[in-house]
Amino acid sequence: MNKPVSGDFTKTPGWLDWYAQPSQPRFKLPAGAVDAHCHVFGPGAEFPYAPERKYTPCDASKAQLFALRDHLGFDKNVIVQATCHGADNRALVDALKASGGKAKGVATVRRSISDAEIQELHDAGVRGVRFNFVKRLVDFTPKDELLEIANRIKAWGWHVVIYFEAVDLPELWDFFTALPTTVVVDHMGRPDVRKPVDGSEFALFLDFMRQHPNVWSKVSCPERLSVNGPPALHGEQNAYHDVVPFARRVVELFPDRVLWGTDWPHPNLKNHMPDDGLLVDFIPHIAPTAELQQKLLVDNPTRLYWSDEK
Ligand SMILES: O=C(O)/C=C(\CC(=O)C(=O)O)C(=O)O
Repeated sequence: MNKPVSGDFTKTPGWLDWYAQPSQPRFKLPAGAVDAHCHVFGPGAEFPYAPERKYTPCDASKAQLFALRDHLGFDKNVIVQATCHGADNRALVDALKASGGKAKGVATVRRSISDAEIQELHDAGVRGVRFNFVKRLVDFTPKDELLEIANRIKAWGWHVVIYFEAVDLPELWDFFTALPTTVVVDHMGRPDVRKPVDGSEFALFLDFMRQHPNVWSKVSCPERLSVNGPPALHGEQNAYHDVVPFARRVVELFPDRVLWGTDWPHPNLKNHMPDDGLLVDFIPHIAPTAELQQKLLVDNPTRLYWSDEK
């Protein structure tokens, strides 16, 4: 893979570039495996970062993403619009079109989007919109605007991806449960893994999934959630072990409603950049059987993103 560059933009100070020489995973992904959460950034010279962005990343192009996909042994990608591109989905659409059907997308849209523009995104491979509630990443969008968008995109069979912090779930519960589509939670709602897996905060998240069969979860981003697990570097085969009980609980309770993704190129990490090959080796710790792995990596993402092509 090529080395990361910063393009025409100045990266946020302290920015960590994606890992340029990922190892070959020891875990062999099942045929048809989908990396269901990853991003493309720019390149900024071609697809400028949004003026309202809260961070400026290093470029992470579609070619670099597809090279990583092939290196790790994934078959397909779900590319999620990152906040550094705002609601300008051009880099995402460009990557989807170049993927030859091997990538679907999750876009960010505003209420001003026309039906024709939604149809264009759909034709490119977009199958969802993302609502982000993480305060360091976005300014607040009124809930009535989001609900209006959700009600419109439902007609295309799309779903809503939500990103929030665990402490904010009680306040957001009524809004989330009013959404009329399948709802996919990013990174298990970012649990605080210093708290017990059987504690009240994570119990609320599990109740959210239990009570609402339209809610799915990505069991991704141990590198973001871990507090004292060793990082996925230098051949470490037991990385982020403090996250394992949380992700494994979700996989075992809701095996038909979980997704996994690398989160490449890992925006906003502060203390290390994981080796993506070792991140793949994390998967069997949270989905220990071949049956769970098949659902997590193949059956669930294929059903959610590629069902209209079967
Ligand atoms: O990549 C992720 O899922 C997480 C992000 C970045 C992000 O979501 C975005 O910029 O849209 C984060 O926690 O900083």
